[in-house]
Amino acid sequence: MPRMSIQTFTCSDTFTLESGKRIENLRIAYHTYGSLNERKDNVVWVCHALTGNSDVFEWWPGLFGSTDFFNPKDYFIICANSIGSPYGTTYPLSINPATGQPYYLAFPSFSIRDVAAAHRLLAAHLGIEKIALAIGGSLGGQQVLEWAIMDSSRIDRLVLVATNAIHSPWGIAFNESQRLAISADRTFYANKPNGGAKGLKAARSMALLSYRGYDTYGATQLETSNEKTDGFRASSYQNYQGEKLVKRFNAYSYWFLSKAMDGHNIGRGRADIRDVLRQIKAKTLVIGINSDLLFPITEQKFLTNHIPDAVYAEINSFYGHDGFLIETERITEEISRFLSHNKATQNQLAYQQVS
Ligand SMILES: CC(=O)SCCNC(=O)CCNC(=O)[C@H](O)C(C)(C)COP(=O)(O)OP(=O)(O)OC[C@H]1O[C@@H](n2cnc3c(N)ncnc32)[C@H](O)[C@@H]1OP(=O)(O)O
Ligand SMILES: N[C@@H](CCO)C(=O)O
Repeated sequence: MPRMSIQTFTCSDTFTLESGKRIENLRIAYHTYGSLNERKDNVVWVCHALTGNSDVFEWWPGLFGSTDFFNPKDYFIICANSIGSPYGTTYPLSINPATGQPYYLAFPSFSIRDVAAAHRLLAAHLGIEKIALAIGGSLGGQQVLEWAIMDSSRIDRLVLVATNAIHSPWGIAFNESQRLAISADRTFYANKPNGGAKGLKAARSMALLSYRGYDTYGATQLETSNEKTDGFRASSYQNYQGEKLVKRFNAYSYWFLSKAMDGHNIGRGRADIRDVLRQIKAKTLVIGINSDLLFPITEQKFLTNHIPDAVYAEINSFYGHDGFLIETERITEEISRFLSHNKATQNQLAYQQVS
């Protein structure tokens, strides 16, 4: 089965953002794995989180892969890179056609709805009418939720992992603190590709604290000697993780993507959030991770209580929010149960109709 390398689609029309600002010739990078079946009912659309990319086989192994639950033999898997992300889609270091220079801080602010609108455009370009299942965790889950509201008849099933209907004051405070670190690095305003690199390193170090927890650090970074007064493993880990992100990301993308996360609110310009959730037609599985500090399970229970056809599953993990990327065995079990339950219900309905 074909595993395609990265592909791009360039939008020939002007892409108008929720804010009214525009992006000319929006380029969307994406990966596909497998192919559309004859019944056209095997599309799985994945949305990535804050620092992810369109190669879902790379960042969600154990759930997506040639021998995993979502594999190219059974499914036509599509994952698109978000607006603003540095993995191939138009982003702050792309050339602004109005100036002939990279945008940097002049990049237009975009929202999660804009990212979902870009997914819709790509789906139209690929001739995808029906999505059998759309899945995302964290910021990816926010996109999937928005898409299911904007386009309620296109998506049959949703899997929302460690995500929410509105970004919380707590989540915004984390993001703002990270942006404070970025903006305290004056090189951020130099408009250079590595501008704000030291700030980004500090931001990732802060973000890690919200992605993991006391127990995760205790299990992986505990000292074995009583003698140390400096040079702790946990310090080295924070530095390493910050530098690791700096090597593959940039401060400008991080700034705009984190702002999009802050603005996530499915009620904006619509109605009460509970009423908006009630509009979702897709059969939905909501997964929460019991140790998630950033997107606590109260947020997933809220989604489940207000999406009409939703079930909730909770994963017991000590990884915190990052558990959505790591606990693939448990997530696979829950998705498998969700899909077989739905199949059983369908068969039951078909039987009732003919009998
Ligand atoms: C699979 C990918 O990462 S694809 C890259 C794109 N990334 C994404 O799409 C984002 C989603 N992925 C992620 O956020 C992360 O990869 C996660 C959450 C899935 C896993 O995080 P990781 O950083 O790989 O795992 P973990 O927190 O256990 O850290 C392990 C790393 O820290 C290093 N490390 C651990 N303890 C220490 C320490 N005390 N001092 C220095 N380094 C340390 C390890 O050597 C290892 O290094 P490596 O990544 O170079 O192999
Ligand atoms: N580790 C994830 C967390 C954000 O949900 C990322 O870097 O994208």
